[in-house]
Amino acid sequence: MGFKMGIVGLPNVGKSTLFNALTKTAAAQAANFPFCTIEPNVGDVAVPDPRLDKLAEIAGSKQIIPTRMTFVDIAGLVKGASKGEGLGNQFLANIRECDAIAHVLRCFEDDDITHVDGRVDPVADAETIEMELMLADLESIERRLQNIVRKVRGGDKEAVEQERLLNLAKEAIEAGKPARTVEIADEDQKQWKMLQLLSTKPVLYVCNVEETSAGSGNSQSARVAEMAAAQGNSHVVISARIEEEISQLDEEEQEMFLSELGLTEAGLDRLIRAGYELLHLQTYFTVGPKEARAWTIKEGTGAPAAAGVIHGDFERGFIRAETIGYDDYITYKGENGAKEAGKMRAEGKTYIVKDGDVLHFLFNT
Ligand SMILES: Nc1ncnc2c1ncn2[C@@H]1O[C@H](COP(=O)(O)OP(=O)(O)OP(=O)(O)O)[C@@H](O)[C@H]1O
Ligand SMILES: [Mg+2]
Repeated sequence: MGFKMGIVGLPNVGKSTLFNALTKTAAAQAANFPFCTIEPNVGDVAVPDPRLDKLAEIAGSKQIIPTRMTFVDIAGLVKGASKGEGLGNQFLANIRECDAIAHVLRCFEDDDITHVDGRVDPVADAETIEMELMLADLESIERRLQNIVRKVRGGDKEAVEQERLLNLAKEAIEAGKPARTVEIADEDQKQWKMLQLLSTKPVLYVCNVEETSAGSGNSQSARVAEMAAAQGNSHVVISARIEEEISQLDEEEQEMFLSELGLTEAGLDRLIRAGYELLHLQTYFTVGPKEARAWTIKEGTGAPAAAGVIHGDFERGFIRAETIGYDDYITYKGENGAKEAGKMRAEGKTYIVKDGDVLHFLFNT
């Protein structure tokens, strides 16, 4: 299914540096030069999960295969993008294809690195970007309302419903609030998502601080934290430049480097996990002597659909899922132990998979 986070922000704030670090490649050009990224760069990133290593150790799995998430390095957005300024519309289209937004905010002071507005103010920057997304939405809402006028008049049920939702988004935006603040009833969620409005995408603020503030953050990131909390959004503090350096070290060196900085974990791991939470994703595992593997599903996914992530046949021919909860697997030291303790359950089609479940699917084709 592939979940995608778009890395969004003003030009020259450190998006490509972060993307490079994330994908551990130097594929995306990072340079002190606004608009150095023109094509979006897409990279797959392993989702760090210490549980997977523990499972593999117990089962003696030869291979460990983490689940993955996609990041897209999107070119810098400027004021007026919604009117086609900068590389306007193209960026907006790139954002539209993403499931969520990692909004990079410049929180570092460095006179050698140009800020498009000539000052460091992450809260104002966040507003600038959000405003562009909202203006782009407003334009697309107006256009769509026009397109369905006739159908609405003719009493077309779907069009009437769409008009209602579009108007809800419009009202919020005109009141200066992003469309994600609108409360939508469960039964309308699907249609609402299909509107693909940019300001409905869940957002995570990434405070890009100077190297010396990587551990504790700085006064600018503190302002962002306050703003994020007031909005009900989350934030992470990261020094993209440090992360890029760390990503080039081997594992042992990484640990040393992190502890010197007073960090227990690479900022990227925190970022990836925050993204995972933002998207309401969870993990189940398949574990055997050959491999221990993590799979991503949305919270609330039923067993057959979860099986379908591995292969469509698993879903179509689903019979049942032999299920061991993660804690049971650890406590009883693996499948046999869990089985003997009566902790292996046979779950059917209506079972909703839980985070950390160790599953074995039975199916016929
Ligand atoms: N935490 C940081 N501290 C200091 N300098 C940084 C930090 N993060 C990034 N930089 C520097 O900022 C400059 C711009 O970075 P980068 O190219 O990643 O920006 P960008 O947001 O991708 O820009 P564009 O929108 O033009 O693609 C680079 O010189 C990079 O080394
Ligand atoms: Mg870039």
